[in-house]
Amino acid sequence: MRIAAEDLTWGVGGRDIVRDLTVEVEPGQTVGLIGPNGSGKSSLLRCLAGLRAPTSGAVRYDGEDVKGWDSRRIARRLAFVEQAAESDSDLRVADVVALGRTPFRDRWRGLTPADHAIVDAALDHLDLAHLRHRHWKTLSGGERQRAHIARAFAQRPWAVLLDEPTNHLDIRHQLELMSLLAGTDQTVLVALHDLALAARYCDRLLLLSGGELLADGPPGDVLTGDRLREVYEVDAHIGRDDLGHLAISYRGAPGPRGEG
Ligand SMILES: Nc1ncnc2c1ncn2[C@@H]1O[C@H](COP(=O)(O)OP(=O)(O)OP(=O)(O)O)[C@@H](O)[C@H]1O
Repeated sequence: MRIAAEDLTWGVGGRDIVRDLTVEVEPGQTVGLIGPNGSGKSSLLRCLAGLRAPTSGAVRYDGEDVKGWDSRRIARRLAFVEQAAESDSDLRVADVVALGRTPFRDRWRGLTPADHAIVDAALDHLDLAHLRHRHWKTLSGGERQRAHIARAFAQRPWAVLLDEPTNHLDIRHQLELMSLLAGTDQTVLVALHDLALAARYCDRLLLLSGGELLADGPPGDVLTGDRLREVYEVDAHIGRDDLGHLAISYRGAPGPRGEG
């Protein structure tokens, strides 16, 4: 599914948080959304997921303006994994993942055998099969994060948006998740702080700064030392490791604000 933002502006209290942003994510692409804290990544994802109505401009799925679509209609097309999506339910892991089937279910009917197969596959993909009977409250932070991602995969969406999905994951699960996202034929837009991970697994990067799209292109073009200095205020050296992946070494940052 193609996701587009067209002259999108969203703001609160008279302040634009995302400004005049036009971008298209092509079907099947894996696109990384990067930018410093407060640059508008989550706000943009929330607009694209239909959780925020743009102040002006439009969000389109395959060319259709999603204005006025209800959450069920959106969830049949697109899954959204929010940052720190908490839940104090006492559901078991498999039940949480099965919530991904809700947009497709008759309210009073249980899961079909096909639903069960989809849930099992999502549990397997996120390395959760051994935890399927565990109560949600007993899970670690990373296990919860993987369960939320599995729920999104159980939606079998045409597109998936993820907000910092690796922040609680150990390195193996980070690599596995990114490789899963890069390998899927769904459209993926993923906000990431780890630039090396973004460079390695994404076809394309969108760099936000102050709510505006500052750069859009292949990772090697977007991530330059000058740009990282300008946007993140860090001194970075960009090279290649022995496998040919972009390698970033940070030489330092200015001291805490207000010092020096
Ligand atoms: N509902 C809101 N009310 C007021 N300000 C908001 C609201 N939502 C977001 N903001 C502000 O908008 C800016 C962008 O926030 P957003 O969460 O989109 O940034 P982000 O790039 O995802 O940041 P991070 O990397 O820290 O997660 C921040 O300054 C934030 O404080």
